[in-house]
Amino acid sequence: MNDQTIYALASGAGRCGVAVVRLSGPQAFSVLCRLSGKSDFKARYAHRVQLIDPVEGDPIDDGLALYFPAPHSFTGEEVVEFQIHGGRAVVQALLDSLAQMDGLRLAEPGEFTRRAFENDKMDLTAAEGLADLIHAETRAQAKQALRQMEGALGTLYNDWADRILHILAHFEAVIDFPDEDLPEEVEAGARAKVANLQHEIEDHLKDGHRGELLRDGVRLAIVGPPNAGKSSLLNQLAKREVAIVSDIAGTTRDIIESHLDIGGYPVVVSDTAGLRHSEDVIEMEGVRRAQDRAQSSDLKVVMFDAADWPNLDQKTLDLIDDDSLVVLNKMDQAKPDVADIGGQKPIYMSAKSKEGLVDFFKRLEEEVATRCMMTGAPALTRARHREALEDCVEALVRFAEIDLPELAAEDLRMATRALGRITGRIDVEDVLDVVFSDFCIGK
Ligand SMILES: Nc1nc2c(c(=O)[nH]1)N(C=O)[C@@H](CNc1ccc(C(=O)N[C@@H](CCC(=O)O)C(=O)O)cc1)CN2
Ligand SMILES: Nc1nc2c(ncn2[C@@H]2O[C@H](COP(=O)(O)OP(=O)(O)OP(=O)(O)O)[C@@H](O)[C@H]2O)c(=O)[nH]1
Ligand SMILES: [Mg+2]
Repeated sequence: MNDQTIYALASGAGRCGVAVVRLSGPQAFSVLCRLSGKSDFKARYAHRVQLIDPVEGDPIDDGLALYFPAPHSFTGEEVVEFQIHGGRAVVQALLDSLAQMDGLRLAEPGEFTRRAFENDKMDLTAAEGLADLIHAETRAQAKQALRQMEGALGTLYNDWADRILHILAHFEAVIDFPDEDLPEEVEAGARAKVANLQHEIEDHLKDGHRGELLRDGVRLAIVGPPNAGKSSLLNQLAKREVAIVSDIAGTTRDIIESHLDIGGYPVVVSDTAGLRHSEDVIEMEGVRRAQDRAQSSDLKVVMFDAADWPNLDQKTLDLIDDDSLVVLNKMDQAKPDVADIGGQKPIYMSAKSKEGLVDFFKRLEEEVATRCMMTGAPALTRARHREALEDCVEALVRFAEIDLPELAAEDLRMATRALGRITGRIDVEDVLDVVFSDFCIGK
């Protein structure tokens, strides 16, 4: 157990109604007694306390305090929480008093959660779920994160690891007792179980990156020739004037990003420079970036001015694929009857008169939802998990190709170790810093 006591403002920075300052470590309780002048605290109850700086004798605040004795706390250590008035000076006074005390120090980002992990209060996937919950910006993101924090992924991966360990036990027996003739069908059964497991993991990996898309946001690019109305659409989506709109072709040059909540799903939309050849090197750089962004996006709105039909820009037509919504804009001025553009049925709209916009939003929401829909099974949420699961599958594939029990057993051990890396059971020192570094202070 850690001998240092850490503290931090657990609520957000800046003036607020009530702020929470949290301490964790062996001295937490004695600090509570010193600041409040009391020592009779009932575990996990809110107590009204007059907090006084023990050195200066200055009053800090009339607040509430909670004491969580180890090991029944968030971190598993002695934990004390102060709920105080959220004025900057009040919070600062308490933090200053704490800073004065020997053996106390400010917590590093994620340190409370790291201690919870080290004291077996949660596994790594739960800690990551907690971090995601704090960063979640949409409802669906928050739900996925909460589910992960509550152990949905950890349970899945631990069960897989346990199943491999059981099969491994069989091979260890073969190795340890080579003279015993273990029945053939036992080995065949064990191998069938591994094959099943391998398929389950492969199915979990083949999820179209649903969980990752929901966690990181679906990347949407708006592309098309100059003046098609791309920036006008961005402004409609963002419900504010994010981008400059003008009737001068080549208005947008850099990529303009905006974060949207579309039906509870996170979308990062990029407005891009109109695709055309230009003598202007800066505009050409913008066009290059636009094309890059189109390539790296999960979804595209490929937009044309309806009046340009049937002479549509070839550069833009070339970008149309299965991840594209093809839009004929400015339907208030022209509405040609077109069944198919690049294999897609066009959507008519006007980013100016707003005609057709509701239907377009509906289509967009459907496309976003199918890409990151939460189904019954919990989805993979991070590249870190994906890599480890791929290592696990690799080991299981090698296992299937090998007869020698010693080598087969080693492959099974590698497979469990790969799963253990995800949950933090084994072999994790190097991943800990990565996992905990994107927390905020006080968590
Ligand atoms: N004031 C406050 N609100 C908070 C937290 C907190 O730490 N403090 N949380 C922090 O993120 C979340 C709640 N999560 C918590 C998780 C575990 C324990 C805890 O004391 N666990 C003990 C006892 C379990 C029990 O009896 O229910 C344990 O695990 O042993 C507390 C809060 C959100 N709200
Ligand atoms: N009539 C009509 N005009 C529109 C519509 N959408 C956009 N416009 C106008 O078309 C012009 C170009 O719009 P923008 O949104 O700047 O076009 P863009 O595609 O971003 O153009 P670039 O940034 O140059 O690539 C502006 O004058 C808009 O007001 C529409 O649906 N109907
Ligand atoms: Mg523009």
